[in-house]
Amino acid sequence: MVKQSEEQARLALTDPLTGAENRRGFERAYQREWSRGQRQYHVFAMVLLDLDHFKRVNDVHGHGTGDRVLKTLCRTLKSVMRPTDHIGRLGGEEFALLLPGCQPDQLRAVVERVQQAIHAMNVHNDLQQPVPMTASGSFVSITPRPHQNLELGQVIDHLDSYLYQAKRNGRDSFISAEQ
Ligand SMILES: Nc1nc2c(ncn2[C@@H]2O[C@H](COP(=O)(O)OP(=O)(O)OP(=O)(O)O)[C@@H](O)[C@H]2O)c(=O)[nH]1
Repeated sequence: MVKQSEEQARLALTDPLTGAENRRGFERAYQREWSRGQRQYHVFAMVLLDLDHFKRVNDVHGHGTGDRVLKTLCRTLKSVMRPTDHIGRLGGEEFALLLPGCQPDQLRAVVERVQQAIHAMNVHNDLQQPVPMTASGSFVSITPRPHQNLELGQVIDHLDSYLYQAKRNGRDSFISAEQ
């Protein structure tokens, strides 16, 4: 009985297609990390990531292939991230990553690893033809301070404007959102 309700609680925080955290689950993870950071001056990093021309994948190869891309993306992200990191699906093909303890000077290398792993994703359409993918995004390092409050929505809005810039610059790039 207890097991069942634990499982129900987990499902309520999970995106059923990809197994990533849904917006609610990711919000919880963010709150937890923010509070921990405030107590311990603990740095963490956030990455916003959006697949490029995903609508075209659905239109050209079908929704089934599009779904496969999303599932493969999450599997791929998990394989290059730490087990303590979080992957949240914020909407269609937009994902956020939360990396506890990721030092600012390591962040660009982590993002490059993510970008390369996306290039190397091995997804095929129903005719077994490869479907190459790229993503655009932005990233920032956060050190919570006592008496400060930074909502997840504010961080996402901030990252979103840089992500938009990456799209406008021609996609397949990640931009630092440090100010
Ligand atoms: N297969 C599949 N498609 C989805 C899902 N959720 C959202 N989408 C599709 O994702 C597409 C997103 O399209 P856009 O927002 O135009 O983005 P885009 O084509 O990636 O263009 P850029 O972001 O500008 O590179 C839409 O066609 C949505 O229908 C899903 O769960 N599965």
